[in-house]
Amino acid sequence: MKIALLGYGTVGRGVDQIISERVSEAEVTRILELPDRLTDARMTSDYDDIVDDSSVELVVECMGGLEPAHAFIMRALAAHKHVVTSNKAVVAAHLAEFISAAAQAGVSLYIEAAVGGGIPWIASIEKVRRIDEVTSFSGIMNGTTNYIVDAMRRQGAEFADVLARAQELGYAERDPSADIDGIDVKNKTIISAAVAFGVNCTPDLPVSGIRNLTKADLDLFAAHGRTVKLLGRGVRQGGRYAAAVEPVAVGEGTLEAQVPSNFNLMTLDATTVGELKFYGQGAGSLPTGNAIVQDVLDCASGTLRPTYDLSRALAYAPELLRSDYVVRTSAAVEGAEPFDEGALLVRDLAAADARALLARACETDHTSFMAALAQEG
Ligand SMILES: NC(=O)C1=CN([C@@H]2O[C@H](COP(=O)(O)OP(=O)(O)OC[C@H]3O[C@@H](n4cnc5c(N)ncnc54)[C@H](OP(=O)(O)O)[C@@H]3O)[C@@H](O)[C@H]2O)C=CC1
Ligand SMILES: N[C@@H](CC=O)C(=O)O
Repeated sequence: MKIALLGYGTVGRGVDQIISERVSEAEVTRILELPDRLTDARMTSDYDDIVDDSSVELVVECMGGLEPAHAFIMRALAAHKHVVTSNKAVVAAHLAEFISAAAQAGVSLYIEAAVGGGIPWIASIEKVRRIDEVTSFSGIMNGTTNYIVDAMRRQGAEFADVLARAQELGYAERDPSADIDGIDVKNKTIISAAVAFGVNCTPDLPVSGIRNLTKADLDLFAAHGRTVKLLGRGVRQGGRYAAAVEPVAVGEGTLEAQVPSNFNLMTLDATTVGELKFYGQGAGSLPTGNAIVQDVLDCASGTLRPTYDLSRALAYAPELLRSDYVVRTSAAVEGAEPFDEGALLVRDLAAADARALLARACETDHTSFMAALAQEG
């Protein structure tokens, strides 16, 4: 199968390397690159050269961003080319539109690499759903923030220094605020909820990140036998669902607390299989390249065609996700009780209400930080 790569950065190079070194079923024959970097005979800066090339059966989009990625994917599908993408921002924003365009053109869309880097998460959810209903999912879905928290906790490193290292290693997004403010996890949570619950997931999730997390916060939680992880979560009950992204203070004894470096750990619960956990590198050139090449091979062999049916009319019910929260702030917080030096406890809040509470606290103290307390046991 002849394929074209759109974008030759961290992920695109990983895909090219894996295919050239390990895969005989596919060949990268075209690469979309910017005009000042046409260093390889396969490269062009004119997308028409790719979309009009009838020998190209599959387009791998790994440029990132919303436009022109969205337009290029739609054109590839309309030209009856299969599409594989690692771009969670464009998938979260346009999944329903892509699914419909792919069905109309009789081709397939593959999005494994958009969530969890090298971890086969999306394909596993699809497989689970052949038999079960997925009732909830939760996970460390961002390699950059896990890398940052892990280094701050284990090596006493400073936030800004570790973020710079995560950028050098190719884990971070072009604008790393997408990582540290939870936007990247929001996109991955929207995609996971869509595939797991069969719903066109709302973009209006409560989202908070780890921008204000300090070493002192980690020490405070460590004194209570916990550490902080940025989690994406989703739950479905009957005809309702909810999803949220927030820092969660997990028990030191949990698997989540032990996840090192750029690794991710995602968990789902389903009707007959029960709890399943998926662990691996959530970011980086070769792990993400691997997930893309797996999609390419599934497409080339014709064995695995994703269905991604988002037709369920579930109601978004944010009150389904409730926790106790710890807030470190100098602002006054209504209904709070003392937790520890400089930190307050607010009991039984819906995630959306907790996000609003944090926004109010930040108006007085812009360094405020809040984490949900994971239930013990
Ligand atoms: N890095 C990772 O670990 C992972 C990344 N992803 C996702 O994969 C996608 C790619 O990420 P990554 O490889 O890290 O990003 P990079 O920035 O390293 O690579 C993207 C490349 O595409 C180029 N590009 C952008 N627009 C165009 C265009 N119009 N025509 C040609 N080339 C273009 C960029 O050039 P320039 O830089 O000069 O603009 C850059 O070289 C993103 O959506 C990201 O979220 C998903 C999982 C993991
Ligand atoms: N920036 C992302 C890249 C992979 O999706 C991350 O750190 O997880």
